Parts: sequence; structure tokens; C-alpha cells
Amino acid sequence: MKIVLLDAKTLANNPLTPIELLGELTSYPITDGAQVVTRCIDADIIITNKVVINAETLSALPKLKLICVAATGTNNIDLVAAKAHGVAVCNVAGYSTPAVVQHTFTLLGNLMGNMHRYLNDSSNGLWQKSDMFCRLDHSINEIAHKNFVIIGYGTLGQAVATVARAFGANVIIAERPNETSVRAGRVAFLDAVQSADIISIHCPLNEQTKDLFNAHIFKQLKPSAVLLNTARGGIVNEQALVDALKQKVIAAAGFDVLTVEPAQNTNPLLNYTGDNLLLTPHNAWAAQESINRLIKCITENITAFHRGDNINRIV
Ligand SMILES: NC(=O)C1=CN([C@@H]2O[C@H](COP(=O)(O)OP(=O)(O)OC[C@H]3O[C@@H](n4cnc5c(N)ncnc54)[C@H](O)[C@@H]3O)[C@@H](O)[C@H]2O)C=CC1
Ligand SMILES: O=C(O)C(=O)CO
Repeated sequence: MKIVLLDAKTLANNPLTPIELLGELTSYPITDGAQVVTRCIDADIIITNKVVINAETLSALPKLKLICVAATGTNNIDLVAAKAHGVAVCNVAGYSTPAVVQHTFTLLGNLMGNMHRYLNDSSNGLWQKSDMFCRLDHSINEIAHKNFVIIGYGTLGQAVATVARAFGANVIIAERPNETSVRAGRVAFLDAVQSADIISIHCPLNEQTKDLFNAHIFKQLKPSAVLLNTARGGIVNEQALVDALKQKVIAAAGFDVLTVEPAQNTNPLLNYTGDNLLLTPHNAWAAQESINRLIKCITENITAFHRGDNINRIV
């Protein structure tokens, strides 16, 4: 069984021994789109974290049987084309939940407490200039009693909701946008976001969620709203977000993801200089514990596929 790992660097140089034991593993640190076909021409299995596998690539790889995505999100794979070519696709579900929850609340805690502004002020020597014991230059707000809206109530959405409830927030689960019927326990998308003090996005990027948060939706939000996106770039229109942050249409945002990654110099969020945006480089998932679980789960997925079992199968 020939296995090609296209972006081993995303596994942070961790030992791949369990995967090596499964077959003949060829591992590349990084692969660009133009190299995929040459590198995978003999592969039975491709492992990719973020390398794009599109329809054209799939039609050039007749031997390919399985794409094992080394991540939860599968938006880098043309799933329709994979199905048409009879190529199975699996992902890794739930491996990074504790890390993403921790990251989400780290972003949120910083924004609600204006921690980043206070840290900056302390570094710049403002505390020594104070005539009282503390500094109160920036507002500090609690998560407790805030309307905390979850977009995408799967593994991460549910785990974030649990912690939000522990903080005393009023958790509201948004129904999918454009749904005419609202499931029990959920609130229609527009009603949910209009009532939100905090919105945390945990849905996949797909045709329904692309540009879900756009200029029109930003206008519906409270001016005090805080938007968190640890899911995928592309769910939020980046120019619309910058306009909303600049014009104080919303209060603040904490993002771990961009529409194009790695980040490009032209990205509107990178060029935004306001301090009501916190941006991390898509590493919410990347705790060492997550990486250990990721490698274990990739191994289990491939073993199961070999046995004919469908675990974590998307296609
Ligand atoms: N920043 C990071 O490091 C990480 C980001 N992610 C992202 O988070 C996403 C969610 O991960 P999980 O919760 O583990 O996945 P999941 O599959 O357990 O949950 C996704 C949820 O979104 C819902 N959903 C699907 N389409 C929707 C739509 N149009 N509108 C609203 N909800 C919709 C699904 O029904 C499901 O409940 C992944 O797809 C991935 O893009 C995941 C792990 C790490
Ligand atoms: O698991 C995911 O979907 C991530 O974005 C991290 O690679």
C-alpha cells in the first residue's frame, strides 16, 4: 500500500511511526498544487492537511483509493469529484476539541477584558505613571449573562457551548441560515445573530456558509457584538468585517482563520490596524495533545479503510 503524505510539516515534525507501519510512506514537508499529481501518481492513499485536491487532480490519479484528510475541515477536497471517481474521503473528527475551545475562550477573554490593550499599556510603562493601584483605561466586561450565539452546533459548537454556560452565558444555538423551519432548542439564524453579544462560528465552509457574515448581516448585529471565527476563512467576508470594525458597526473580532492561507499581504484583515481585532495564524487546533490524537486517528482511519470499515468517512 503506497501512502503519500503531502504536508508533513503541518504535523510539526512529530514521529510518523504508526503511519509508516501501515505501508510504504512517502512524506513531503510541503506540496504545492502543481506538484500533487507527480508526487501521487502511484499512491493508493493520500494524506493531506491543507493541500487542495481538486477535480482535475483526481482525474489524473486513477490508482487513488483514499484521501485521508489530516484535519476536521474537508473544504480543500472536491468531495463531489472524489465521489464521482470512486475515491473515499475521511477526516479526523474531534481530535482538537480541547485546544480549539481553549483558543476560542482565550480570544474572547482577551477581547472582553481588553487584555491586549492593558498588556500593551503595561509594556509601554503606563502603570508606573498611575496615581492609583490599578488602571481603568479600557472597559472590562463579563461573559456571564451575555447572549452567546453558536453557529454550527457540532463537536466544537457543543463543546464551546458547555464552557460558555459554565461562564454563566445565555447560550443560543442558531438554526442554519435560510431554513424555514426552526428545530427545537434553536433560534432562527437572523433572530439569533440580532440578539447576540458574542457569536462563535463552528460550522464548515461550504456553499451555504460562504460569506455568511457579510455587510448586510453586520448591519443587523448589536454595536457591542464580538465575533469569533475559529472555523474557516470565507465564512466571514473579510472586507465587510474590516468595514464593520472600522465603523464600530460591531465592537470586536477574534479570528484564527483567513480566506487564503498562508496569509497574503493583500488580506484586508492583515492590513487593518485597529486594535479591536485579534488574529492568530490558524493554530487553534495545534496543541501537542491534538497532534498526538491526529496521528493516532489518521492511523486508525487508514487501518479501518483497509479492513473495509467506514470510520470518519465523508465520501
Ligand atoms: N481553527 C482550527 O484550528 C480548527 C478549525 N476547525 C473547523 O471547525 C469546523 C467545525 O468542526 P467540528 O465541530 O469538529 O465539526 P462537526 O462536523 O462536528 O460540526 C459542524 C457542525 O456544523 C453544522 N453545519 C453544517 N453546515 C451548516 C450550515 N450551513 N450552517 C450551520 N451549521 C452547519 C453541522 O450540522 C455540524 O453540526 C470544521 O469544519 C473546521 O472547518 C476544526 C478544527 C480545528
Ligand atoms: O482540523 C481542522 O479543520 C483545522 O483547521 C486544523 O488543521
